[in-house]
Amino acid sequence: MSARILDGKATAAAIKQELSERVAALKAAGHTTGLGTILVGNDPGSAWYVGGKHKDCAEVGIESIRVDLPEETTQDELLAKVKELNENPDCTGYIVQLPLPKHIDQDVILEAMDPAKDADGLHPMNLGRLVANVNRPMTSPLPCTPLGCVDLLARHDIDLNGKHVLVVGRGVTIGRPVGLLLTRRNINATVTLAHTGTTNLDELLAQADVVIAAAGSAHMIKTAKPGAILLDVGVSRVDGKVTGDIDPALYESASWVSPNPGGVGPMTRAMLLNNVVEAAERNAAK
Ligand SMILES: Nc1nc2c(c(=O)[nH]1)N[C@@H](CN(C=O)c1ccc(C(=O)N[C@@H](CCC(=O)O)C(=O)O)cc1)CN2
Repeated sequence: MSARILDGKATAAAIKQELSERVAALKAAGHTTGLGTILVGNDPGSAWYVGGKHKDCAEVGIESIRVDLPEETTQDELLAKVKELNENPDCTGYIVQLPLPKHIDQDVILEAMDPAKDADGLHPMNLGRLVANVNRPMTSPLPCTPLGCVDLLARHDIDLNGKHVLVVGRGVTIGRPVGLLLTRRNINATVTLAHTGTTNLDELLAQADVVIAAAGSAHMIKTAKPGAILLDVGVSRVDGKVTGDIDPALYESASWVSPNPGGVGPMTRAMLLNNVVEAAERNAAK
């Protein structure tokens, strides 16, 4: 048996097509949609991701505002830029590219953002809303990679109701929020959150129907239940190449696989655009 591929690239392209129609409708009604990005420092990976976000905006008709700052930018200088975007009416939503240089406290920066403009869904108020709201449709932005995982599965008609999902990784962008999303009543999965301190990982992997690997440790997942659905969202660079958390040898016995690269990454980009368009639609409805 060989797994079917959850094709993030093709799915993201379809989502972008849908979003361009919504952006055009907003424009026709006199509303601009604009994404801002703040990049601090010279990390080539981060610069590539930010470049991709602006390319995506151009494709779907979203205006974009790019703020690139040097590595030695102080926390106060960065806070001033955050304030500028909070107050800029052309900016519907924005992101601060992570990770930030070590001398800057990420939590302080995320908290200073206007929650209504938080296109990444990482402001503590938006994460708190995800914690608090189990039943109703969400009306605040959700973190892009978790949303990308859920949407990728839904668009391949994979029902998670009653499934046991093992999340490996406890980071704020993926591991922690994805479990909250998956246990909402409309999805109804049962979630176990494992991490690098978990001592019985192979035992948990042997039981899981779905594995979402987001630990950022190259090929650390070496076993899975036959027929499992595997989503690889971990990113490491080995010899300069993007490498996921899941050993590709497992693809043979899985039912569905979202590889890395080519799986959830393009969905993360599409969900960012989705968050900006939803924010613009909320503004237009006011
Ligand atoms: N503010 C944020 N910072 C970071 C986030 C985030 O969601 N918000 N996530 C990651 C980086 N990221 C987006 O910012 C991101 C990562 C990967 C991809 C992607 O499309 N990956 C490709 C492979 C790319 C490659 O070859 O390097 C794929 O999976 O096919 C998009 C966005 C950390 N920072």
